[in-house]
Amino acid sequence: MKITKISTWRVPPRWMFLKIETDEGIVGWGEPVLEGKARTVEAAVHELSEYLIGQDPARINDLWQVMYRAGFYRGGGILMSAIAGIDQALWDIKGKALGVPVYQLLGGLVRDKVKTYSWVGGDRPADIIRDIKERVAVGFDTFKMNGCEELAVIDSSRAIDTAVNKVAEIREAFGNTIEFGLDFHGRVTAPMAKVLIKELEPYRPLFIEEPVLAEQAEHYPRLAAQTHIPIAAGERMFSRFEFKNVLAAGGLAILQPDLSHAGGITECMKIAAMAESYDVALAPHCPLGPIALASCLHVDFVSWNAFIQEQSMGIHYNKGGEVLDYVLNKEDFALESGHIKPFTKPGLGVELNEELIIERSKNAPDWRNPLWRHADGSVAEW
Ligand SMILES: O=C(O)C(=O)C[C@@H](O)[C@H](O)CO
Ligand SMILES: [Mg+2]
Repeated sequence: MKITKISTWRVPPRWMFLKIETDEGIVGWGEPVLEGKARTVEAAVHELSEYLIGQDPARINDLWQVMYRAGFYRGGGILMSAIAGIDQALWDIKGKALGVPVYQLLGGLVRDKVKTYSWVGGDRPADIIRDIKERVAVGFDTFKMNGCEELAVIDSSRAIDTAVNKVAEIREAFGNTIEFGLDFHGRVTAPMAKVLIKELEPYRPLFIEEPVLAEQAEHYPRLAAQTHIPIAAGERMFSRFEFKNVLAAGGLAILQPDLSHAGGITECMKIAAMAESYDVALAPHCPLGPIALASCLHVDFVSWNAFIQEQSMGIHYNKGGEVLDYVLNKEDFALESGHIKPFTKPGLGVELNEELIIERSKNAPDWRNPLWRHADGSVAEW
């Protein structure tokens, strides 16, 4: 089999789909995207395509190594997102060629269903109680929300209380009938993370995500030493070579690699195994579309240490497009009490509405995250 064509379409709300065609008529789909940088990733995909056209798509490992190593410069969000989407499509082709779901090619199921969580509250945590009640009504019992709005390098006890009081309200309203992760979203500096985590301890969040920015990873062990709350991170780490450092340093209880940012299924399977060797849990990051989610789920279905999956149905980023808009086999993504069952179709298991993708790509927005500024005018981490 040979790769004959690689196409990309940027589509609402902020995603990109990739299609790899072959000379045997089998087609693979992937979702290479870095939120806010779709055009840059698209350029990277087509640079990589210069080599890929004419190659045998079955040789996923060699193609991955060529894409990663042969360009001299490597790693980072753009290149690893481009490789991720291509890798997803190559696994899709392999599964379709052999007539089995991708997880069968990865050693088969380690669980019968995957638990997911739902985002609530938006960029600035608001209406959280209402959002949680709505999603409890459809079977979710685990949620994630932003842990705070923007925080200054050193902020006031009032700012800390504002963040903590929202969490106190949730526990007041729901007790421990629900669990929730708090995403600090990189908005908190190391000194303020120490203060905020201390004040949150009594409310026992399921995890605290990105308590500091990935470039401040040396603080993870220090923060973990002061709290019993599991620390999670990974959406802004892009290869096993980054994850090895944080695993060796300790401090992270949960790794959250993004299947569309960290090199795809091939790379994230390695990251999952590394995490397990350190007794660290896996919870892949996925605020994106259906191919990204399906790729996460195939890794979750075969990774013993995978404990929960992010999915973006109803997420505040999905203005103009929802996870299943482009999916024909919507029923395969059915959530039963927040859980997803294994796909049965060959490949990634996502049947896409190509006509709609092409149509929607004609007016794809160039999504950008907002630019936040502190009261003094300085840039704030969003
Ligand atoms: O889902 C998460 O955990 C996030 O932190 C969302 C963030 O990754 C945005 O997608 C960036 O645009
Ligand atoms: Mg996050």
